[in-house]
Amino acid sequence: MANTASAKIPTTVITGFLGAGKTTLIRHLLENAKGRRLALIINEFGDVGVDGELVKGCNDAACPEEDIVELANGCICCTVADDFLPTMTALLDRPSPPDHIIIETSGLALPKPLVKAFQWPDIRTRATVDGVVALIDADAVAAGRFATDEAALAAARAADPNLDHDSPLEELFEDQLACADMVVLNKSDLVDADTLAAVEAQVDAETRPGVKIVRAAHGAVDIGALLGIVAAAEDDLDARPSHHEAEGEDHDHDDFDSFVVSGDAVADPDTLVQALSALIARHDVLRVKGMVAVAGKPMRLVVQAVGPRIQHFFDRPWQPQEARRTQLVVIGQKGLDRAAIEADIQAVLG
Ligand SMILES: Nc1nc2c(ncn2[C@@H]2O[C@H](COP(=O)(O)OP(=O)(O)OP(=O)(O)O)[C@@H](O)[C@H]2O)c(=O)[nH]1
Repeated sequence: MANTASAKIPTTVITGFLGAGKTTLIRHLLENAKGRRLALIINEFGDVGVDGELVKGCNDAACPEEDIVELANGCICCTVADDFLPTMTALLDRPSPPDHIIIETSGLALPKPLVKAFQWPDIRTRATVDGVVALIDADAVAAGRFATDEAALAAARAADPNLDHDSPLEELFEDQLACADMVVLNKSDLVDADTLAAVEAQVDAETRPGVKIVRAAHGAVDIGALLGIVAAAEDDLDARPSHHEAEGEDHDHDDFDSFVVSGDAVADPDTLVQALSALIARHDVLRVKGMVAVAGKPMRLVVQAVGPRIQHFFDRPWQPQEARRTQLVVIGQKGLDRAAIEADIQAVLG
């Protein structure tokens, strides 16, 4: 039976800057789904589907692999018509659609163009945006990563008096918060109580009135708090201001660069981590993530770096049909020295 307007499928949009903890929160949701059947649409910036890999097999009852759709053709907010709409329609057309749809946007995505897609006739009668949830990395905010470097801005304005830009990171931070129905202040374990309170005040100043801020570590938020906000965000887009309004759906992430470094196995994970740590500091890399083959090890190594913080762990054995190769996605602001970064990483790969 077709869904009626009164039975629209609720959809939650998870936004938040690179590495804020979106995938971690979704894993937590799947592991604590309390009987709900969820479908996931995962969008990543970068050509390797790391996030999808990390959630697959996480809870097959709540979200079997066929209910996880990866959109890797660029940022979801720029490919709404080509990628998102057909994907969403296909999900809604299924004989037994899910109870709730979760969309993980890429860390560089603007949520508003995506929410706007829910106004399309074919979608709006069958699905609604239950809520936009913005994840915030409390540690990164405390480190000032989303603040405009006032000295640099003043120097740039002196050179070009017409310049009127905040930093690209600050604009994304503000746009993601301005569109949110709920904010998860994540990574609370990495900062002390006073710092967390200061970050919360900073975040509160960027949200719309009445938006709830929930503190969390490792994305551990109760599913009952996250889902069921009933915001119908597609109906009040005008209340959600954006720096990128003029660019609309065509804004193209000119401010950021991303590439993949591929190679053979690494002899020793610690050597790789040391090399990454050095190059992240030297080149101001925002994010590194991927899968690494380690010589002589049957397990796959996951490597995650968010700014200077690097995590690595073995997640599962390589499957017989998988090529044991290292693939790392590197993301930074425009102007990354790709050749130098690639050379540094290749130097520790076999
Ligand atoms: N200490 C700490 N680490 C966290 C927390 N949440 C996530 N992380 C770590 O932060 C890194 C990035 O987490 P992800 O969940 O992959 O972040 P993401 O927002 O999905 O990243 P992108 O999709 O690349 O934007 C991983 O190493 C996580 O283990 C937290 O609350 N505390």
